[in-house]
Amino acid sequence: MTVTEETAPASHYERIGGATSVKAAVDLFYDRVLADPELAGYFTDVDMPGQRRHLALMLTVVLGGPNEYAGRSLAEAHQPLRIPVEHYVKVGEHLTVTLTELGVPGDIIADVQVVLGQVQDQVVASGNPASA
Ligand code: HEM
Repeated sequence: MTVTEETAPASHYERIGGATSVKAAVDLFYDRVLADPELAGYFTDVDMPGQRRHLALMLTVVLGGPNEYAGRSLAEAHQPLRIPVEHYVKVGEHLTVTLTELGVPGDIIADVQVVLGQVQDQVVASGNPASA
């Protein structure tokens, strides 16, 4: 049997309610990230729709949703920002808290954390020029 959209198992993205739920999560996640004084600075030069777009794309990617993203690679977008692992972890925590508050099932949250681990090397700054 051919695997089609009907026979393939639902992605986490579909299980939590697709684009509408991602939008709700983005609003909460956005508030949390920007209220965090250690993280808000990364976004001051990014336009407001750009910030929401960033968070929506991020959530869709980590939830296994449709990959409609045609922008720069994660490494290209983030390596110039010199993001330390501590800040990466904080963003991940804000995401976990947001999903928990929205009642997202624990198995989905566990998988989100796996994906966060998989893309960490692309987002977090490689090397440590500050101490070089
Ligand atoms: C799983 C983790 C992450 C994913 C999947 C992700 C995804 C993305 C995507 C798709 C873009 C758009 C790139 C473009 O438009 O070319 C972007 C940009 C950006 N991300 Fe992330 N991101 C992640 C983590 C982070 C973290 C931890 C921070 C900061 C602490 C961050 C800050 C930014 C900023 C400031 C931009 C805008 C860069 C610019 O316009 O030059 N991201 N991210």
